[in-house]
Amino acid sequence: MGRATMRALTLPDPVVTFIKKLNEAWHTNDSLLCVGLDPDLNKLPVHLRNQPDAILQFCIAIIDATAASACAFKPQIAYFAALRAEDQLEAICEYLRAHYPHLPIVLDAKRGDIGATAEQYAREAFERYGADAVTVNPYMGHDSIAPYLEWKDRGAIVLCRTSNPGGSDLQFMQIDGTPLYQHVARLVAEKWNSNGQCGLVVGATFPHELAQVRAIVGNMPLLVPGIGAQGGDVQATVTAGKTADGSGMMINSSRAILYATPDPATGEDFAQAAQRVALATRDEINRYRAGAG
Ligand SMILES: O=c1ccn([C@@H]2O[C@H](COP(=O)(O)O)[C@@H](O)[C@H]2O)c(=O)[nH]1
Repeated sequence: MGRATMRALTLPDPVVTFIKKLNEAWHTNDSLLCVGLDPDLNKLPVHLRNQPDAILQFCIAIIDATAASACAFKPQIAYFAALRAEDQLEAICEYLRAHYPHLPIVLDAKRGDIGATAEQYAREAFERYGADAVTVNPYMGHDSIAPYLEWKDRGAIVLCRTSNPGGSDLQFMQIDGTPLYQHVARLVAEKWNSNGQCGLVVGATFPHELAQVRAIVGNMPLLVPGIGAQGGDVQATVTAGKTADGSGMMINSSRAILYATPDPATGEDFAQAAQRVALATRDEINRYRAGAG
C-alpha cells in the first residue's frame, strides 16, 4: 500500500472554504483541469490488476503524475463502491489531503434523497471521505440539498445540464417557455447559494447551454465533464464557460487521462502517459482562457 498505509486522519482545514481553495488552485497551478478518478479494474495495467490494493496504487500514481497540471480531483464513487473498494477511496482522499492539500477533492456521488437520509450522505462525503465538495441531484428539491449546505465550508455542486445525451429528456423540458436546466441554474444562484458554496454541473458536450448557464449564474464555479472520452470541444467549452478573469470552471477529464497509456497490455508507463495528456489538456484549455471576457 506504500505511503498511504501510514495515514493518520486529517480533515480539511475548516476555515478554508471549498470556493477559496478552488480559487487558489486555479491560480497556483494555472489550471482549470479537473482530473477524474474512475478506476476500472479491467483497464488497469496488468502488473497492478491482481494486487489487493490495485485501485489505491493506480490512483496514487495518477495523482502524483497529474497534480501539477490540475485544479481539482474528482473521484467517482461508483467505481469504488462497485469493487467494494471504499476503504481505498478513503485512503486516496487521505493521501490527497496529506500531499496536495491545496487541491480540492470533489466527490462525484450525485446524491439525492429526503433530508434525514441526505444528512447521512453529507456525513459520508464530508466526514468519511473528507471531500471539499460533493455532486448532488436537485430533483427532490431544497430540503434534499439543505443538509449539504449546513456544511458551510464545503461545496454542493448541483446537476444542471448534464453531459449525456439523455440529459435532454428532462433538462430541456420547457416550463413557462424556459428549459428546466435554466430554472435549476436560476434557483441555485438566487436561492440555494445564500452561503456562496454552490456550483453547477454543466456538460462540455453542450457549449451553447454552458454559455446560457454562465450568463445566469455570474461567477459561480461550474464542474464541466465531457471533454476527452466524451468528445466535447475544448475551445468551445472554455469560450462558453469562462468567467471574466478566465477561470470559473473545473473542466473534467477522466478516461482520456487515466487510460492514456499507448500499451494497455503492459501499461508500465501509464503514469507518464497520464502526465503527458493532463499537461497537454491543461495547456489546450489555457490557450483559450486568454483574452477572457
Ligand atoms: O453530466 C455529467 C456528470 C458527471 N459526469 C462524470 O464525469 C466523468 C466523465 O468521465 P470521462 O471519462 O471524462 O468521460 C465520469 O465520472 C462521469 O460519471 C459526466 O460525465 N457527465
